[in-house]
Amino acid sequence: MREVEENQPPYTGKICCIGAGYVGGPTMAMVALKTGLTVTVVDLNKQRIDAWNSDRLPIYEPGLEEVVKQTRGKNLFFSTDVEAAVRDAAIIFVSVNTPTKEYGFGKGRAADLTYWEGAARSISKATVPGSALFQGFKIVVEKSTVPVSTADAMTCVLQENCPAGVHFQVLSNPEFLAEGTAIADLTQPDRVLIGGSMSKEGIMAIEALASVYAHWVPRERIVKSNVWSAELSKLVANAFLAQRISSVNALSELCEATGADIDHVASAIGSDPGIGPKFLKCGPGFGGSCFQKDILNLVYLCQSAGLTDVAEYWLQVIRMNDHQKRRFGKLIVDTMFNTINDKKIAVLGFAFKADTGDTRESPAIDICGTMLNENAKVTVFDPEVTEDQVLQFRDLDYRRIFDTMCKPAFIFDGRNILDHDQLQSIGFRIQGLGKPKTLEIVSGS
Ligand SMILES: NC(=O)c1ccc[n+]([C@@H]2O[C@H](COP(=O)([O-])OP(=O)(O)OC[C@H]3O[C@@H](n4cnc5c(N)ncnc54)[C@H](O)[C@@H]3O)[C@@H](O)[C@H]2O)c1
Ligand SMILES: O=c1ccn([C@@H]2O[C@H](COP(=O)(O)OP(=O)(O)O[C@H]3O[C@H](CO)[C@@H](O)[C@H](O)[C@H]3O)[C@@H](O)[C@H]2O)c(=O)[nH]1
Repeated sequence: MREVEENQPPYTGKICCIGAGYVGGPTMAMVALKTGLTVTVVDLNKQRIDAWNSDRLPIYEPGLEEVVKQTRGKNLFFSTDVEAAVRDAAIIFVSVNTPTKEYGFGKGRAADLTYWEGAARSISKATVPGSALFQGFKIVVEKSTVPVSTADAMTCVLQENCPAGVHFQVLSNPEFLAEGTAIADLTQPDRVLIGGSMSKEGIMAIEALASVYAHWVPRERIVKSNVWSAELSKLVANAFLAQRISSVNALSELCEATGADIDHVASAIGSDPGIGPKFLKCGPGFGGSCFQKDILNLVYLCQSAGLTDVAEYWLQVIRMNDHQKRRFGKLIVDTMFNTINDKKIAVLGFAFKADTGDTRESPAIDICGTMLNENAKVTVFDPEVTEDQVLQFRDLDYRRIFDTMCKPAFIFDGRNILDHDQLQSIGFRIQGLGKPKTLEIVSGS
């Protein structure tokens, strides 16, 4: 590897990315900005491509608009012409969606690889004699989160459908950005993981991709491994993060039962360097398009390998998350005297987390569902997409809100972000998660 590392010139050709979503769009905008290479992002969804080419981008991410404005039309292009972009690029990222399968074998657990295979077949179709190559082969980069050994399957589809003499190297380069902080995460990634074959060609491909990232990522943060380790690491990273949230959420219920305060407990344990402070914020359950899907994928992999106990262990992370979403809904009903029938309830925030307009798997969906089932009148507000609309719920005029509300006036702070003492002094009954119960405070005072 060292020899190739030292002697191979950096990659200077064009780059294509299939899939212009939450990952493909921001990631490629950053590659274009930092490398100056020509990058084309393609998608079958014309509406999405039109939006990328407009003043109103299809996704909201702080800082994204600035990066796109600096590069679009210069060396960053968005197009529906998949074939042309694939033909002209020797490095092709695949960043299509890999949702949980909703039919057949593995229904509800396995990853649905329909879109991924569609992308592989588009690449084969567009790879005609004369297509751009690097050192005699095309490099296909798995950006999507996929089950272990998907790269092998992709190599098979590509190799068996291409003109004789054309070769492919498939790399796994999972993306670790989080929504809402994508631009910051891409600017200074904790690590860039590249997995590939350990053959000479595989190592050359790994080095070519590493040379793209090396334009702005320190070399020591570019981590290389075999392809299966890279694929598995992505699933495991998400499973670990989600496991911490389920652990803290489980303890929030114990705090409510014992009078302890979950924020104090999280802060105390997070000071231990072996634990660390991140991903210890209790809440109404984790949401987003990744955590649940990727853990289910991991569970399915374990089950397929006959590892029932290992599968059960990870499944519990999701069970606890479902429990937290359910119990927050029940807490609301119980606290408001066991009925919310016909009561007007305002929900502040509907996206799965702050600074994003993405509502995929948002816990707000389940919680609003519970309230609607109980016949409450639910009004939802979310600042969503544009930056100038982003409002901090902390700074609302709560005194004015209190004056207009029917009494007793309740607030359920699923994120523990409000100043509970101040709101109580206004007269609110406020219930956070992992905090002493409001009704107990009232009866005890
Ligand atoms: N969203 C995140 O924060 C995040 C972070 C890390 C990894 N991931 C992973 O990255 C992948 C993409 O996630 P996303 O959130 O960007 O998905 P997304 O749904 O926002 O975007 C995927 C895009 O791919 C397009 N597409 C599907 N099949 C295609 C084909 N054959 N040809 C051309 N375009 C095609 C779709 O039209 C869609 O616009 C997933 O595997 C996901 O697990 C997501
Ligand atoms: O302490 C915490 C941290 C997060 N959350 C919730 O967990 C969910 C996921 O949050 P976050 O991880 O910040 O956002 P994602 O965009 O889903 O990012 C995750 O999923 C991505 C897709 O795979 C990975 O790339 C990222 O590393 C991983 O953090 C959200 O509902 C958060 O509110 C908590 O409840 N408590």
